[in-house]
Amino acid sequence: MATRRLRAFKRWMKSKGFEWSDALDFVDTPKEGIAVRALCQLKEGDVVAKMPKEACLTIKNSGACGIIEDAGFEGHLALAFVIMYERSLGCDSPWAGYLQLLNQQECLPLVWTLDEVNELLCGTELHQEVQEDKALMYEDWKESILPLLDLAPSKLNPVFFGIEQYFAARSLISSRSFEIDDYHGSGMVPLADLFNHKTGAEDVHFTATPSNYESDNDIDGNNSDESVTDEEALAQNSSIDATDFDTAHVSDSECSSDIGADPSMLEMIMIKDVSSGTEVFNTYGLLGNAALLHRYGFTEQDNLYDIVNIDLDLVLKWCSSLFSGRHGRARVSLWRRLGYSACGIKNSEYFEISFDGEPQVELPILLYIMLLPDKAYHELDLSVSTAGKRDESSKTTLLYDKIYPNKSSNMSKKFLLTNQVCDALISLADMRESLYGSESIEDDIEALERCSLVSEKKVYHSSVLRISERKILQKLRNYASKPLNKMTNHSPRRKLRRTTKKS
Ligand SMILES: C[S@@+](CC[C@H](N)C(=O)[O-])C[C@H]1O[C@@H](n2cnc3c(N)ncnc32)[C@H](O)[C@@H]1O
Repeated sequence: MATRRLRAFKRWMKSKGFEWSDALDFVDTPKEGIAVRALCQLKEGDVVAKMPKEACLTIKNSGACGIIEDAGFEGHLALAFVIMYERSLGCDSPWAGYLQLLNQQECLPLVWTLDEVNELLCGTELHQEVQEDKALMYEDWKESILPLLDLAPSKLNPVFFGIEQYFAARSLISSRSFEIDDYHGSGMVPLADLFNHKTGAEDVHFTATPSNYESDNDIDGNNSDESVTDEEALAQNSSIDATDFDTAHVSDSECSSDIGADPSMLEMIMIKDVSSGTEVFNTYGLLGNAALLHRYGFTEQDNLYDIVNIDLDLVLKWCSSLFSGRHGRARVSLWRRLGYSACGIKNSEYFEISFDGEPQVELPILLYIMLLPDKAYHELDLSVSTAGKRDESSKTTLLYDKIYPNKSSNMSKKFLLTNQVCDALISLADMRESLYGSESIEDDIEALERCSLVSEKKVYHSSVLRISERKILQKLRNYASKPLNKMTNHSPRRKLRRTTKKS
């Protein structure tokens, strides 16, 4: 359905030099927002849309560029300022035709109230992360944007630069921005941001050709912004290719005079055939539900990329229920000296449990070491100390000798998964599960069935997230409950990882 806002947007795009294939239908529904459909068959290699870089909403293109440079804003803080600034200009903004198409904000947990975050995300992978995001972004706003309002009250209308407006702009950046090139950095790319996501099954790719401009803020080409978190850097970037001219799709569609692609234009290229009448999807990356909800405000049922994490602190808590605190610390220390580590950074380390309930191998190894009888532990500790500066692999062999005394060549996990290690995994699954509160997974499933995706988006997606995490914990219990002799000797997806360095 071509709504008024879509018609106005199309007029705006025409006036700014956008080109798009007649075969694309932009559909606007009050319940689901905008989606892109194929009006006739689209072929792999078709360039279906071209967007001029100068029409993208970026720091360099915006009239706010001078204020931003004077204030020293960078990264997504600066881009959020751009969005607020252009919004404050109303119809006078060169992007008015684009901005009128966007919702005020995207319904990410970032813009939920703290009460909603605490109630709906309790126990999930997102709970702490969203609390931290909110606090950090509030600090950013208070330290950077608020003082500017006092300095330039005549230029900036505070109504458009408040904390709510800042969070709203950040939610749009998280869910819709693209990395354009070294000169522009990340920005809003009208039209490219109308395609919805499908995990691992995209039809269309966004391509950004290098710019002709020199980056004037970064002569060594390293345009990194320390304030940009991993989260931010990943916002839609995974759906973006820097076009390699040698391999760029050459389209045979009307829109495809693409040989020697124009560096001033961005393109959407079909990467597979799509039949008439179906939706054309982009992909925002191979993301689990926590990441999807965090960055884009939605989840997918049965998402193969889901994981749940078990914090190292929780493992230590479990250990201290059986042994002394000293025992736990000593065993972790030995595990580290053997070259193992968990994911994450110091003081916030965790172990991933994959969609099929399999723990990353460093976890059962740690549990195994925690459960070693004292005599075996002391022998291993002594051998590791004696090995001293020997290389890591020979130290690890010492552990393998303990775990696989007779089968050092067959390092199947089944030798690691002793009854005690399996019991520990089950206890850890129970402890992790208790973080969700007193409602059972069945309660959650019932609540999800009762809830409307349209009118109760927050409840719906947080329930899907909680249920998908709890199902993984169930699978972890099943994994740990299989009798050893029935354990399949499936090759671990992750090999024994000896990570002495963490990213
Ligand atoms: C880049 S925009 C895509 C266009 C958007 N539908 C619109 O109305 O403008 C990204 C947002 O679209 C929605 N979205 C994209 N893919 C989705 C999906 N598979 N399921 C539900 N919502 C999706 C989410 O709200 C997301 O934050």
